[in-house]
Amino acid sequence: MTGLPKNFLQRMQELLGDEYPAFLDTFNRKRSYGLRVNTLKLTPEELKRKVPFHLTPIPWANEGFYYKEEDEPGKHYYHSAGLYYIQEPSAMAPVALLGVKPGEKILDLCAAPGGKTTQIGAALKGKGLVVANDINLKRAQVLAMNLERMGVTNAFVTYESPERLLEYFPAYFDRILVDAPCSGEGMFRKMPEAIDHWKPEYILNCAEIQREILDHAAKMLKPGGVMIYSTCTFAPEENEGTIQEFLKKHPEFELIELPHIEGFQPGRPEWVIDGHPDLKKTVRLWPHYLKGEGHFVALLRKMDGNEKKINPYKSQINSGEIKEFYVFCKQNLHTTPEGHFTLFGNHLYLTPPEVPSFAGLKVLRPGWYLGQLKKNRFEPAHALATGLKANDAKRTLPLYDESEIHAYLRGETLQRQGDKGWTLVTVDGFPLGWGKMVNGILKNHFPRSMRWFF
Ligand SMILES: C[S@@+](CC[C@H](N)C(=O)[O-])C[C@H]1O[C@@H](n2cnc3c(N)ncnc32)[C@H](O)[C@@H]1O
Repeated sequence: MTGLPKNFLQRMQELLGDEYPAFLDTFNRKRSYGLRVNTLKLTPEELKRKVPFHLTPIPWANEGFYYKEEDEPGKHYYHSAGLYYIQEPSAMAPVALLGVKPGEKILDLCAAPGGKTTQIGAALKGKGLVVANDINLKRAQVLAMNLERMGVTNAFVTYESPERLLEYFPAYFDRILVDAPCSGEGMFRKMPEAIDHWKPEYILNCAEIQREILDHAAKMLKPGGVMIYSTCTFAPEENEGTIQEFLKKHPEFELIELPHIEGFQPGRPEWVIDGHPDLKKTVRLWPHYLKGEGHFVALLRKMDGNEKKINPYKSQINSGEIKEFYVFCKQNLHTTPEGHFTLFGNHLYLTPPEVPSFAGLKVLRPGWYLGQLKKNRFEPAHALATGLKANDAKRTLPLYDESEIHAYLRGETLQRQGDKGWTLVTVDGFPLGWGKMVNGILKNHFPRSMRWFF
């Protein structure tokens, strides 16, 4: 691989010494590819039986598999059905180490495009709440789309600064993930364009932003709660350095030793000034020790602090206002989603009960997007389709023929006889999206933004 910055290589040589040739050699080797099974839909064993891919387990993620480049899982219709998420193998480590349990309240503070949020969503098994935030609206939109593809129904998506989020969620979360913006050195092999953005000054800028983000995150964690800090860079200033500064400022936190999983290497206290020996409890993922790109992970526990009173969110919506939704459910579903409804204009959402009052917050998705109230009718959202089970719908159209599945994913109408009305299109029992049957034709409602062009 060419074009690696000289000062980057020089610094890595100084830091790594004898290990440097092995590290450097990884840039001449092919990277590994990973996918993570969406356990909201099926088990890893079930996926393995279904797909023709060459899957081998990733040691640190129970639902993660390496695949071969030629498998191209992104071009399989199971990808559109949300059966898996294509994720760089090392990037699966932070959530695997976070220890999410169903029913908990989790914050993913720097969440877009959502690889880790969808992993959290699967671990929550539909119970509890994940607040998925990204400061960048455009990126948060991609995050929302990925959550919808994977059928995560208990996410609350915001595009706020950590400082503003703190006003709404003080000492609130059981677990927090800070997958921080960083100089991205660990991604040089996967995304060579990261090389062009890299400058030595970038490292210190990133470190400053990371410290600010962590300060606010710390205050959003409950006493007794845990927080993962992760980056995809090698720079000590953004890894051990950021954690060292954080611990100095926050004596209420301690580092928890991470498990010594195959290939994981301990953090390097000696790479920062007066590095505390506890920094060895953090983990570095190196491409010359394991099959994955460069990452850093630290697990922190908040030992004490005060609980804060939160104003619960109260839905202001009465059933009369959303009667078209109830009519839709009666006509088309065997189930009626119930709970705290939220209307943004005419867009209807089901807000997880754990969400506090959020007036004034920049919210993109206040929960599960159900659909739009139109004049005298309700139009279901794609997210409603992916969050349902096939047998929740009164009318389904199972597709078996690959060319027909592809035609549906390209947005084409299908010739079909069947009862008039909203129909859940499925493949192998998994919802793909909506169609509307009218006079022998299934009108295609698969979202334009997700359509196939091949
Ligand atoms: C490393 S990426 C996150 C990747 C993501 N966790 C995943 O697994 O798909 C870092 C993200 O942090 C966002 N970001 C940058 N500054 C931020 C801030 N101050 N607060 C919240 N998010 C921020 C960026 O927009 C970027 O999407």
